[in-house]
Amino acid sequence: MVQQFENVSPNSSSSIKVQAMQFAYPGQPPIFADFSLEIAPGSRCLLVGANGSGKTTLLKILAGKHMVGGRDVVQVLNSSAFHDTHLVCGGDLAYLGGSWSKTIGCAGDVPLQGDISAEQMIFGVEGTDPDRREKLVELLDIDLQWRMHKVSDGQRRRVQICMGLLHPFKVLLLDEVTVDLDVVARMDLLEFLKEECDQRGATIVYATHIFDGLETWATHLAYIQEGELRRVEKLSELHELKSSTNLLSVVESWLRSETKLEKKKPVTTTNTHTQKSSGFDASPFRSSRHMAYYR
Ligand SMILES: Nc1ncnc2c1ncn2[C@@H]1O[C@H](COP(=O)(O)OP(=O)(O)OP(=O)(O)O)[C@@H](O)[C@H]1O
Repeated sequence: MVQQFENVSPNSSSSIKVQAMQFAYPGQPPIFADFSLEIAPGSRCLLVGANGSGKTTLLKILAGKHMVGGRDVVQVLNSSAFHDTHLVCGGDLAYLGGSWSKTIGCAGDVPLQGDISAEQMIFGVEGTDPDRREKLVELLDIDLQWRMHKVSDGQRRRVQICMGLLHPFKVLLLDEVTVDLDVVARMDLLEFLKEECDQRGATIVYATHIFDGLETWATHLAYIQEGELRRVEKLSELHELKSSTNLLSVVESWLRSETKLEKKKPVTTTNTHTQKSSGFDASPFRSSRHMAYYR
C-alpha cells in the first residue's frame, strides 16, 4: 500500500514517489521487500529509525546511486532516480551524506593529502549563482583561505555542505550532515533550508538522530523499522508529540519498544531454544541492527 502525506491533494504530483520497491545488497536478504512512499513538494520530512534500519540505503536509492527495479519504481520529480541522470547532473536532485576524508589518494599503503583551499573547492563548482555562493559562504562562516587538509572536521563539513547546496536544488537528501556542526551553524543552516522549501517549493528528506530544534522545522516524519515504513505523518498531527516533551522522547519510545519486542522473543521458546538464544543474544554479532554500531 502506498502511504501518502495527508497534505498532498490527489492532483498534485509528488516530488518523490516510491512504489512497491524491493532492494537487497548482493548476497544479503532484502532490506526493502514492498516499500512505498510519496512525498509532496515543499515538505521537510525527517527520516528516523534505529541504526541499520535502512535510512542511508533509502536515501542512496532516492539519490539514484543504486539501480532498483524498473523506471517507475523510484521516481524523483517524475523521473527515474537512477536512469534519468539529468536529475543529478542538472542539480535538481542533491544528496549530501557521508563525510569527506582528508586523504585524496594513496601510494601503496601511504595516504596522500592534497593542499587545496576552500576557495578552490567552492569556486570550482561551475554554473553557480555568485549571490547564492556568497550567501552560503557567509552563512556557513567559511574562510576561503582554509587549507582543506588542515581544517577541523566541522570546518571541512561546512565546505562540503556549501558545495552541495550551490545549485538551487528541487529535492535535497540529507544524511546526518549536521553532526559535526556547532549549534549556531546548525541552526542557521536549518533556517536556510526551511526558506528554500517555503520560497521555492523545494523538498527535503533528512535522516538524523539529532532532534534538537526539529519539532518546528520539519513538516513530516517517516519512521522506518528494519526496512518497513512504520509511520509517515504530518508532524502537527503526531498525537504522541502533543503529550510528550519533545520529538526526542517520542522517537526514543518508538525505538525502545522495538528493542523490547526483540528481547521478548526468546522467552516464548522452549528451554533448549532459550539457552541457545541467550548465548546468541549476548554476542555483539546477534543482528545486523546491532552490527551497525561496529561499522
Ligand atoms: N554496502 C552494504 N553491503 C551490505 N549490507 C549493507 C551495506 N550497507 C548497509 N548494509 C546493511 O543494510 C542495513 C541498512 O543499513 P543503513 O546504512 O541503510 O542503515 P541506517 O538506518 O542508515 O543506519 P544508521 O542509523 O546506523 O546510519 C544494515 O543492516 C546494514 O548492515
